[in-house]
Amino acid sequence: MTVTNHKTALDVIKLNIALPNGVRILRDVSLSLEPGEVRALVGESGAGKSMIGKAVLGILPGNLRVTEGEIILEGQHLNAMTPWTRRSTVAQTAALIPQDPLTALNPVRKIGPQIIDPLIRIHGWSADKAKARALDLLDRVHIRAPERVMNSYPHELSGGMRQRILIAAAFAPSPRLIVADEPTTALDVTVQKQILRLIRELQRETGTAVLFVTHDMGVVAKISQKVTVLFAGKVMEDATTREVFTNPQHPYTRALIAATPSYADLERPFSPVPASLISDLHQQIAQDDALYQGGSR
Ligand SMILES: Nc1ncnc2c1ncn2[C@@H]1O[C@H](COP(=O)(O)OP(=O)(O)OP(=O)(O)O)[C@@H](O)[C@H]1O
Repeated sequence: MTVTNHKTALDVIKLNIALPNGVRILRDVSLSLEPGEVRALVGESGAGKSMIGKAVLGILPGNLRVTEGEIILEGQHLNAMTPWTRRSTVAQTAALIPQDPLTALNPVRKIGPQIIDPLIRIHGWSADKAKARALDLLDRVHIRAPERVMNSYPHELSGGMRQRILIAAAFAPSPRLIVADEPTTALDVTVQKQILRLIRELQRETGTAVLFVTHDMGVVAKISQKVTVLFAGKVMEDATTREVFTNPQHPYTRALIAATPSYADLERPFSPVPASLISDLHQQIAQDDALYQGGSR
């Protein structure tokens, strides 16, 4: 089949997000994601990684607003839509694997309806079809006795099981894009590896594009083909994962790599990102901000 109408899964163009006082949280962030591609968003705490995912999904905290920029999901300009159309477009096209599986699940509802109801709502499927899809996905995330798990409450399951369920729930409606927001951070190390492998497996099988938020360069190396390195809401580097590890261009990227412990090579020294570099970057950003004329809309 020839593809005549190539659409990127996601284009973020010069996105700026600010607080009510005008202070920017994201600064001219641009990135794109091809169908079936995994792009890691990496940076230290507070860099704005989660904000990008939240902006795409339309779930920004109420006090933050998009002041400039475009978000284009599968060729659809989200900013041009009414809030209702936007919500339904995002629900049909994208899904979230959240960081904390416990708070993401409703503690007083059984697992089954938490997967099934969104499928009925999003796709208008019958209850039977949605249940069959939920069971299929639970099986694909290697959950044994899926019927019993669907009848359980979240607190009856382990953290790893809950994260598998959220992965199943995210893939169940066949989204074209998944935002995975540090999905392994709340889990212990062995479970982290299994969850990462599972996301990669399902992502490859389904050809879903994934925006993968992480602070861990080790995870970047395992999961992604492209990387956006962020510092204080600004893109420092955008490259293929191979380029980032073999020939990093930005000093901050080099510092992040140097700050990552290598489990394969325990002898290799690692050092924190130097304070002098952080201070230089903050200065550059302050200069950018002083020159910035946007954000008036
Ligand atoms: N509701 C909010 N109001 C004001 N500032 C916020 C709000 N939520 C987040 N921020 C700020 O926005 C910036 C980006 O936050 P974000 O959560 O995207 O960072 P992150 O890179 O995902 O870091 P982390 O790994 O810690 O989650 C941070 O400086 C954070 O303090």
